[in-house]
Amino acid sequence: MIEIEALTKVYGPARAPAVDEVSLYVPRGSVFGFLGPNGAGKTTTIKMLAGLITPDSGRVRLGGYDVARQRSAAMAQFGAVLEGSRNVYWSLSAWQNLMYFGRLKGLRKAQVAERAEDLLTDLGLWERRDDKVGGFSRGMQQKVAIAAALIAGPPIVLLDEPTLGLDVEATRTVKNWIVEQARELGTTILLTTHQLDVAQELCDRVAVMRQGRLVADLPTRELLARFRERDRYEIRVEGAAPPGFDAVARDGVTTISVRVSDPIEVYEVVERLRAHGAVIESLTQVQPGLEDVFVSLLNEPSHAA
Ligand SMILES: Nc1ncnc2c1ncn2[C@@H]1O[C@H](COP(=O)(O)OP(=O)(O)OP(=O)(O)O)[C@@H](O)[C@H]1O
Repeated sequence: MIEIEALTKVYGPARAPAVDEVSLYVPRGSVFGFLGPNGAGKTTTIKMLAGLITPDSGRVRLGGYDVARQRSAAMAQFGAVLEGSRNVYWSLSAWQNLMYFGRLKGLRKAQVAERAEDLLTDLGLWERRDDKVGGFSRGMQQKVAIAAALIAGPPIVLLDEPTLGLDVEATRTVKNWIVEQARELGTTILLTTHQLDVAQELCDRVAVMRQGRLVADLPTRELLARFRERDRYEIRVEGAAPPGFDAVARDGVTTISVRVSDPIEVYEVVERLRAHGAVIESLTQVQPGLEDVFVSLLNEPSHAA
């Protein structure tokens, strides 16, 4: 579990805080998405969690250990992939990297070997284990970086843009693997991403940051539901739409877009269409995706969550 209390970081006296009184709670075994536009303060927050930057105020506890006061116990709680493949040795093979990082974390050789085999197999790298990482593709290097960070099986995993630059197949492998770690091993995962479809698919809960502050922190499902009143409906009719309806015609089918605050209004529109003699082919509710929600949140006037 990750507990963050009123965390604040100011990079310079003349600058607005990069992270401004951010508080978050991430329960054990959950996948938590940390979203926000460039410069919102996500990486700064994650680096404070990892003890790489000292906060100006506030505190962080990882697995119950205070990062400032119980540093070594807190550090033993997590593995992090913050700058991807830059954290692994390119002149070593995938296997040698994992052995090195496993030994560094204090594991016995046999323990590291067992865990390395599992990780490399899960991430689809077992066949290439003896090849130098420098000759790997970017996606493969990212996977080795993830495996190296997690070799000791830490209860908390911090991932900055885990699927950035990965192809479809590698993205799927990493996504499945993230969910598996959380569901099967109870690992707590905090990740940042700009890929909102990845966040929507993976995360139990998401927080959205803007200009150093949290503008939302909710279960993903609730965040989507909260914006449901902005749902649109699409009514498809045969032929042309009667006058006065907001419609787009393509290939002989006309789609009428309706925005309502109460679903009952949709049926009133349907009745009006029928009264005009329109033949209705389908009626669909257009659900907002995380991307729509994200854009709405960032366009709302500034306020604390
Ligand atoms: N080392 C630093 N020195 C000074 N300012 C910094 C430093 N690192 C980040 N900042 C500033 O802090 C703010 C937050 O940056 P941060 O990297 O945390 O954002 P981010 O949400 O991770 O962005 P991105 O999505 O682009 O990675 C920005 O205004 C950035 O310019």
